[in-house]
Amino acid sequence: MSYVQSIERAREETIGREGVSAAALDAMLAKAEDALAVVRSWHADGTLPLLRLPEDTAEVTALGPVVARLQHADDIVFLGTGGSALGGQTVAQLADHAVPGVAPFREGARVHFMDNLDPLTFASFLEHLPLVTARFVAISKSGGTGETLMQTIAVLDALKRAGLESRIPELVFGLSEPAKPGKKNGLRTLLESYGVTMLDHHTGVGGRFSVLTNVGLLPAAALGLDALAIRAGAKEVMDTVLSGVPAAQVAPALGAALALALAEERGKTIAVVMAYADRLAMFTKWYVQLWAESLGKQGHGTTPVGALGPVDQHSQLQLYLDGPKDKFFTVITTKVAGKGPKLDAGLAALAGEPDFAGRTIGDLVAAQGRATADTLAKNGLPTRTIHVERLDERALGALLMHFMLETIIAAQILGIDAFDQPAVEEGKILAKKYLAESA
Ligand SMILES: O=P(O)(O)OC[C@H]1O[C@](O)(CO)[C@@H](O)[C@@H]1O
Repeated sequence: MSYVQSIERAREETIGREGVSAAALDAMLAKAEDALAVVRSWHADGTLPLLRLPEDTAEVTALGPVVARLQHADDIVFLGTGGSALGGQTVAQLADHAVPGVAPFREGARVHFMDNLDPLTFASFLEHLPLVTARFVAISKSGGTGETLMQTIAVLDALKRAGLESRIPELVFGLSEPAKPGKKNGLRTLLESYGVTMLDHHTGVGGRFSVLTNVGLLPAAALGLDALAIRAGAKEVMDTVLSGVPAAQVAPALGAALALALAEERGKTIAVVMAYADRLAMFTKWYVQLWAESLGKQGHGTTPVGALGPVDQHSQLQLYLDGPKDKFFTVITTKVAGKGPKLDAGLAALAGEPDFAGRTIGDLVAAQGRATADTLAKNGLPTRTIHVERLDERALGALLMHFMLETIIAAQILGIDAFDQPAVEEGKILAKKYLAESA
């Protein structure tokens, strides 16, 4: 496996009474066993296409021609929000996208994910962007999300005003569900009227579960990543699910059982995922949407929080260690010991840190990740660790699949639908009403 999960520091026997008791975990694992059986049946009968994606390579290869057209650009602009943006951004970070200090020096096209809607940002962006050498990909499963539609309309308008209307089919791509009789899809209708190439969003895969489809893998491939390796990593996790071993040996089932047992037995209603790698910062944001939108229903759900190490030690750790004991921690580390600049002995001595001499920055980060997990546990706070030896496409694919399965299994145990988000609609409808009224 590309990662190793340990829940030892979340157990009562190890950390004391804030940890999960063996009885509570076993009881939840029995429920996870039933949930796993359902997941296996969904794989067998194809009810949940997400579970079959890791086996499929043809769909990834088919992205080739679009990727080739994107890679000629100076700027690649992804329009879309929520599940139509977070997966792409997560994988893009492996190729240094949005990595502090490094991103501006990336080779190849500049990549922009315009996922939030801010009028000042978008106006300034369109003003500065060299339109003729840019390529745009508008992504929306439903094709009806206001933010994405507004951005797309603004881009088409900017292209027309720049005298590029005839080149719109060359410069713009769309990705949305196929047209369905009787179902409105504004994005598709709009873009098809300009002859834009439309890719199909997988109809059986929801937005926040779409990172392994073209939604996540098109950006991955456009940034030169190995999209097939992402799926291969996901397959590793699916293979353990399908192997028939008990839930306690299936990492996502164990993770789901642990999270729910800690919530039920110990009131751990906040789930903090703290990753010690810049290239997992977006991963924590992707996880937040996945866990929040999938499980926050009918009074259920725990509140997901993303944190980044070591930087957030200097903002959040005080609360985590000494605040309310309402949290379950997941600390994700990667093998960084020995990596990065090696520190000069003389300079280290001058700084009053002789122990830094000859050590690398990676040595310190590795020690910090370990120390945080140990300190949380020593303070009696339930902590799961996930260690990744090598953070590459395969490992990221495995982590993505792990957390999607963990979420699906948790929803199944709770008896809720992981794949809808009915409560979000209310505000969307009201916002459209207010917009119409303000005209
Ligand atoms: O891909 P779409 O349909 O534009 O939706 C974007 C996001 O909006 C939501 O529907 C919630 O508002 C998310 O579930 C989804 O990921």
